[in-house]
Amino acid sequence: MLELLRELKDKNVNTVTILVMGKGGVGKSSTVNSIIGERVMAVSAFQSEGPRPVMVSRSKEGFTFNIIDTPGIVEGGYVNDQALDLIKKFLLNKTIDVLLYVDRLDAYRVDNLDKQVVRAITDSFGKEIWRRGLVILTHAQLSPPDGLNYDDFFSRRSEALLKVVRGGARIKNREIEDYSLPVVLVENSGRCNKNDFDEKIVPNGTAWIPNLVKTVADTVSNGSKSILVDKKLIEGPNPNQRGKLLIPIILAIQYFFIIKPIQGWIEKDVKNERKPAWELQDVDFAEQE
Ligand SMILES: Nc1nc2c(ncn2[C@@H]2O[C@H](COP(=O)(O)OP(=O)(O)OP(=O)(O)O)[C@@H](O)[C@H]2O)c(=O)[nH]1
Repeated sequence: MLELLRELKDKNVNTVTILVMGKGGVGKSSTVNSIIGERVMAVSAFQSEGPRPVMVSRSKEGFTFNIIDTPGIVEGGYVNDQALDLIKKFLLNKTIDVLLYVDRLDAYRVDNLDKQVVRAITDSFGKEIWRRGLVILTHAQLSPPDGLNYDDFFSRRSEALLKVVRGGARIKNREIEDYSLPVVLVENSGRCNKNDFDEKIVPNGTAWIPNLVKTVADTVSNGSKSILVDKKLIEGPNPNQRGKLLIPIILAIQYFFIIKPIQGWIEKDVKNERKPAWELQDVDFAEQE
């Protein structure tokens, strides 16, 4: 934290609020504890009980650092809207400077659920939050499978996850540069290797806390705006509803330009149909009777 203070003081920033989000059990609370350097959050291998957000604040020399830990927003394979609402209410009138989107490095697949989580964050706080977003990969101290080297494994996992994040956040290819989304490795375990300066290092040799701090500081000063969570933002129109007005117009176009002409062709076809001989005979018999 002191390092963050020094980095940001140089950039004339005196408050930083970090929001930590992600699926359950990926290491959000552990990462908060590592950053603060104290065990401020309860950590459990099983799903945490009191599913509410918690903000920890520290102030020093006129600089305030806030970090908000949130419960995992996935339950039974779906995004839990209640948990999300609770988070939104908690964040009302707060300003988010940085979003840490947390997942694990040692996961070998991304799926639709990951996309749903990112989409839920995007729909709640707006796409712009991803300009202030960092992807955190915990459990970084691992031996990659299938004879892959560490850097290859890391880049494959990050690329797969970034693809999902960009999809869930609706970041278009031409916008990729505006949403840099740095990926930072984190190892919260007490067994994490250390360097000669007693700093925890990840297998590629990087001291991860200073690296995370630097990335947070760079993100705060990347020219994008912090996100003020006001009523308008969380109660405003859901971007998913945006196309709703177009629905009647599309239906009308379908009716007049597709259904109507098809009906016309069918009627014409029926009129011009050549009847088989036996059917004509039936008609003759009927007339004779
Ligand atoms: N080896 C290792 N274990 C970790 C790491 N981060 C978290 N864990 C462990 O993973 C489990 C879940 O960690 P939490 O920090 O509680 O995860 P969370 O995302 O806050 O969980 P919820 O609050 O339930 O959503 C705990 O047993 C942690 O000790 C890590 O980087 N490495």
